[in-house]
Amino acid sequence: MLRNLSHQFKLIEKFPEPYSIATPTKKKLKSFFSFRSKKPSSFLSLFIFELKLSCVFLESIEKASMGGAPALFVDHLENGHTNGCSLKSEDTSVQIGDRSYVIGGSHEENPLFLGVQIHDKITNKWCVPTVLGTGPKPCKAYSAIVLKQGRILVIKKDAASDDSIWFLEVDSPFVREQRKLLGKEVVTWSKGVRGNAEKPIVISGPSGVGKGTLITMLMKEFPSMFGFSVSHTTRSPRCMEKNGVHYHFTEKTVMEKEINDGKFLEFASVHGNLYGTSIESVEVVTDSGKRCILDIDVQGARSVKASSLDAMFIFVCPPSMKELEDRLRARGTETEEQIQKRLRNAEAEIKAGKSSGIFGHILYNDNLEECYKSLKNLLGIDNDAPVNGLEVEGINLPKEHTVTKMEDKILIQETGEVIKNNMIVLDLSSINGGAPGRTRGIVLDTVKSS
Ligand SMILES: Nc1nc2c(ncn2[C@@H]2O[C@H](COP(=O)(O)OP(=O)(O)O)[C@@H](O)[C@H]2O)c(=O)[nH]1
Ligand SMILES: Nc1ncnc2c1ncn2[C@@H]1O[C@H](COP(=O)(O)OP(=O)(O)O)[C@@H](O)[C@H]1O
Repeated sequence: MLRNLSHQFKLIEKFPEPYSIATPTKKKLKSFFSFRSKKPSSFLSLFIFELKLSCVFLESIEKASMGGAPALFVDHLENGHTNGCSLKSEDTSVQIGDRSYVIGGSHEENPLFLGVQIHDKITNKWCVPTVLGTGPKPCKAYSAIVLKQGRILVIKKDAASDDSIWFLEVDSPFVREQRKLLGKEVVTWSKGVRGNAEKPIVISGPSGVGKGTLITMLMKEFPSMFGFSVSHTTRSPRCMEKNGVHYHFTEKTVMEKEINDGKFLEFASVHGNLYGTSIESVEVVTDSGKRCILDIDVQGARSVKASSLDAMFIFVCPPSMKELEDRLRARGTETEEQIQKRLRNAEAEIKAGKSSGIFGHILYNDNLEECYKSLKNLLGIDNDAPVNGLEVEGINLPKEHTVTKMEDKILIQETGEVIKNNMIVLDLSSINGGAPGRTRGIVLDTVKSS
């Protein structure tokens, strides 16, 4: 294998002038390939990959020396297609099918986020899509590269390490589903982070079964591992409940508007009140590197199951209806009328929970300690497990750079007055997740010339 690799390096070195200008490049490629050589790969595909890599990389050096970036610029849109849309020279544009996505400035609907505008070649119309989730803050310059599955990789220049890599989803499954639901043009942002995260956990079960108690125990024992998705609700707070901690207590009209604005991952009418999980609630937890827990009803769980959020679904059953009633009464938080309503709904919920095929796991909460132990087993944690949360790793990029794509690899070459010898390779072949939440699984190699 090593012999084969050294043969390939010779081939790369045989490139004629002007490629020979990039002497540090050869060293970088060598160290990159020798790093890669630890992983098995067929000789032919490796050879083709390396050949393409060297060509594309050298091309990027050429572009860097001309001061250009590989992304298209708005100037490239055909004349006369602006239709009154204000575009600036620093805006970046990428083409997907008949549409150009122009990225730059501030978003019309939310000036805190980077702006996105869409130009449709066929209708010659511009539109400002609704942006779902939390987007990146605007900055001076970007590179944008089209990826598979309706995603655009947006790399911010001169940005903080936890704010440099973003994915603009313009036609991902989540975007398609939200577009259908909201009946308007939507896009969504997902921040790119290194490392993987465990799936979010959806916990459902009838009122009074002990969901809240189990979740509180889990978060108390493993505070750095789990985070609670704080739902919105139109019901009144109970005496011990805090706004923003247990729920975001809200007005019906406000919540309905926010649902129409595409701010919610799911929502449902439960026991006569509106409840919903905002996209932001899930993102706040995943941004902190914790595994997100959603306490939602069966309708909400059904919506999440049908959505693009890949989650683990757990249903909690009471030992009997009598015990459920006793617990609800002992909790003392509901009026008699509300208790009766919750008990009536409980029967249908238990039936749906057991038979709908939504829930992969059913727990019986008879003895609390035993049920808690079973929950921990399901989640793959026992008392000996390490309790550290997952690190949310940002990506440090050079202030000035050029970006080149080659298959699933993004090559970021440091530029500036003195051409530096650092190259960063973002490997996107194992990315997973995406909005809502975060795009994870980015592998990063820094290649330095010796
Ligand atoms: N669909 C959905 N259901 C929720 C959400 N938040 C809470 N619920 C459910 O609403 C129901 C009532 O919750 P709550 O008023 O806190 O009463 P409790 O379950 O008796 O403590 C429960 O089944 C919760 O799981 C949400 O964001 N979406
Ligand atoms: N296994 C159990 N045995 C007895 N009481 C329980 C058990 N689990 C929870 N409880 C109690 O039942 C009541 C309802 O639990 P809670 O967690 O509020 O339910 P939920 O969130 O599902 O509505 C609480 O007073 C709680 O202390």
